[in-house]
Amino acid sequence: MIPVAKKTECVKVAVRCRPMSSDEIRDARQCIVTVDSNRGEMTIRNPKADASEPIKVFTYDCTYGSDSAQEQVYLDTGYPIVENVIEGYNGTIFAYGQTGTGKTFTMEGKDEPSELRGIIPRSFDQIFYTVGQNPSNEFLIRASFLEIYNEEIHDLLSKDYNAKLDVKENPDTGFYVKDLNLFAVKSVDEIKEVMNAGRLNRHTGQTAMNKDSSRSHSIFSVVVERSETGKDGVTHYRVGKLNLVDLAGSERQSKTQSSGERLKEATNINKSLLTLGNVISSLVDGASSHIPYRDSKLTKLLQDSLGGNTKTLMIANIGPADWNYDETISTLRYANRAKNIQNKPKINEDPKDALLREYQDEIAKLKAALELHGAGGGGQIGIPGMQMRGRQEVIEVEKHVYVEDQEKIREVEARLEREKLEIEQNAQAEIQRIEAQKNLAEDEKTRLIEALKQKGEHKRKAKEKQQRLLKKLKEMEEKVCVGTQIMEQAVFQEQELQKAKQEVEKRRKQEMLLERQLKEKEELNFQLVDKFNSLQEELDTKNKKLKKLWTKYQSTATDLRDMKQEIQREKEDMMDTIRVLTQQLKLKSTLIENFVPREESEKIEKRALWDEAEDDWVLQPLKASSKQVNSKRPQSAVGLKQPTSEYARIARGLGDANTRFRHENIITLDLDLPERTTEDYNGIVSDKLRNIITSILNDIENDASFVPIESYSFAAEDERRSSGTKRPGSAAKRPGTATRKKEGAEPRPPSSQNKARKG
Ligand SMILES: Nc1ncnc2c1ncn2[C@@H]1O[C@H](COP(=O)(O)OP(=O)(O)OP(=O)(O)O)[C@@H](O)[C@H]1O
Repeated sequence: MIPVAKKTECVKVAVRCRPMSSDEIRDARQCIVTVDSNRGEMTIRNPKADASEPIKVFTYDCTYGSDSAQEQVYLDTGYPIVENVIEGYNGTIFAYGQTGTGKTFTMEGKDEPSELRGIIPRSFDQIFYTVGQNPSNEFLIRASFLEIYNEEIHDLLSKDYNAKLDVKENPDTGFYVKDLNLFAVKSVDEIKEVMNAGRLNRHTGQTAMNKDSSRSHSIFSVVVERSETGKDGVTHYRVGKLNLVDLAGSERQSKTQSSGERLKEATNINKSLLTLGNVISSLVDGASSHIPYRDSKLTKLLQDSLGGNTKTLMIANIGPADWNYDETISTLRYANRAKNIQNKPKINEDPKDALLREYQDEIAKLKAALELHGAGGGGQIGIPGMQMRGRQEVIEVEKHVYVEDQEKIREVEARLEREKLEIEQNAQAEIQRIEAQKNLAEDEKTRLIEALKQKGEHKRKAKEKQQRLLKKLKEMEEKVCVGTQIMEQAVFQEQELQKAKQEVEKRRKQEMLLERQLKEKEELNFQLVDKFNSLQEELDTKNKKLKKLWTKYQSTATDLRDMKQEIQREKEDMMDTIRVLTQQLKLKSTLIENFVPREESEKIEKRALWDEAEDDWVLQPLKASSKQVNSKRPQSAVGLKQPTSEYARIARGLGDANTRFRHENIITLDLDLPERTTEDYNGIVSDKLRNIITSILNDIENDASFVPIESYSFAAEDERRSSGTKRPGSAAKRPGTATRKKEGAEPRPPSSQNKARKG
């Protein structure tokens, strides 16, 4: 029976101080942090305070100084969590701290030399080592890698890693990232490849504090599914999830000298870390029932790790130099608060959605299909040692035959290929034999050959189907790990060594605990002895106590002052953030006010609705108004362009030219033709042409439909030509055009035309 923990446990907190950087050494910075790893203490001195101010001491589960080894850090922090994850617990390790203090160094470390490898690669060794140690179990191990950059989630393992992923909520399992890739891995090398591929996609950039600063929060997750058959013969499944979180650095905008894109990143980083701080404070206060997980994507994804069903470890990274005092003390307080978060971890046993179970079912189905197909398709090709019985039995048999399965699959593959070839050769030989038979009629031969070909085709298809099933079976089995497959001697020895080291470490911790208990007992003894001493001694003791209380009072007073200063700094940072956001808002507002019509932006505002789940504004679909749907164009009056009243029609019939009786809004005006631009003809005109023109002009004069023109005589023209004066020429209007009316328009007296023009 697997034990299920029901009790609560606190988030474990480790603090690590990095060595002085080369810049800090060059600038002759003071070291203000001292570490006592045996006692789990961190001591910090305020470089600006006077000598009377007591130094501050913080106690954590583990503390590490500048000379701490990566291996030691892993044995204390990562090892127990990974052990629990393989047992079916959820586990989270997250690194928090000011930018440039060693979060990435602690989580990922350096590839070379191998002693510098961080928690993430060391956890891979441990996971696959444990798989190797349990040959009777089956495991399915999958990995994912994401980053939260500027409040957007990106899958670092996706081909399209620029795509933004959504956080969704499942009522049973909490928040999760939709469409995140999870890769099945079978060895340390494979999972390393996955990590390195994702690392290349991470957002990093240079700031004044760190030349290779992580500008995003990253979460590398490993899901370990494990199946084990109990003594009762029933297979049990356990699923543990390990989250390895490298947070972006907390930073003050003034110190990092960030601007532009860096400033925007910093604003988003600070916003999500502030929300993380608020979540921690709310969990620790216990006063408020509302925990603001929803305020950022980071806290949504860490919900289960903070106050949920997870074994969590926080590593707070700090720097030792005096110029970082404010940030260091802030991190130490942050870590101190996190110590009090209560989680309720429990083993995830037999979850409904265990993928390993689905894989095993699929494998069993494929084997059964192969068995069935092998019997029907000519020849026994099933996997030996496996028969179809109940589901549990099938899986049990699989476990025994698994290792040989891969070899047997290869054997069967080769056999299938051979048989396919034989079928083709036999069919060919048979065809030749039939063709050679002289006593058979030609059509009988054709019939026999056709039947033979069909039979051969049928057999070939059956073999191909078997090959396909085998291929799929091979693929499925390749995803499931069984211990003996990956047991490598070198890894084994290293892990054995680590186990021994961990034993030593455990003993060291026990010694520490005993030392603490001894100290407490000594204090108690001291108090007891005190009781029986003389009055003078009692006075001395009281004096001592008073002194202690006085020191405590002083320390509390400085704490209070520090906290006030810290709140003030946070306020200033928030003001900085508000300033940046206000600037962005102003820019957007200016753009909208000047380039988007007011009624359009109002319409969009009315349709906009805040979607809690999407964490974004959404536009509601447009509703068609009833007015729009029902409105109809009025029918035109028959024969007219628009309806006309009876009265107007009569008035117009009686010749009333008033514009209000017109059925269309077109004013009748004289044609305003362009002025003449051609040159007058000054050459000699023949008598014949002159006669023709004169007769046309006479015709026009006699036509009643034309208004009489001003007199035009060739005689006058001749006279003008002979005197050498120029005709008014281009300014003169062409005969007749001035009074020509628009075709179809009613004739009107000039006075009414003028009125219309004015109207
Ligand atoms: N314990 C340590 N021992 C030796 N070098 C360290 C240690 N911690 C950090 N460093 C060095 O300090 C530098 C900054 O470390 P790192 O990039 O890990 O910081 P970070 O906290 O992840 O920064 P950011 O938040 O900007 O990403 C690196 O060059 C790293 O090698």
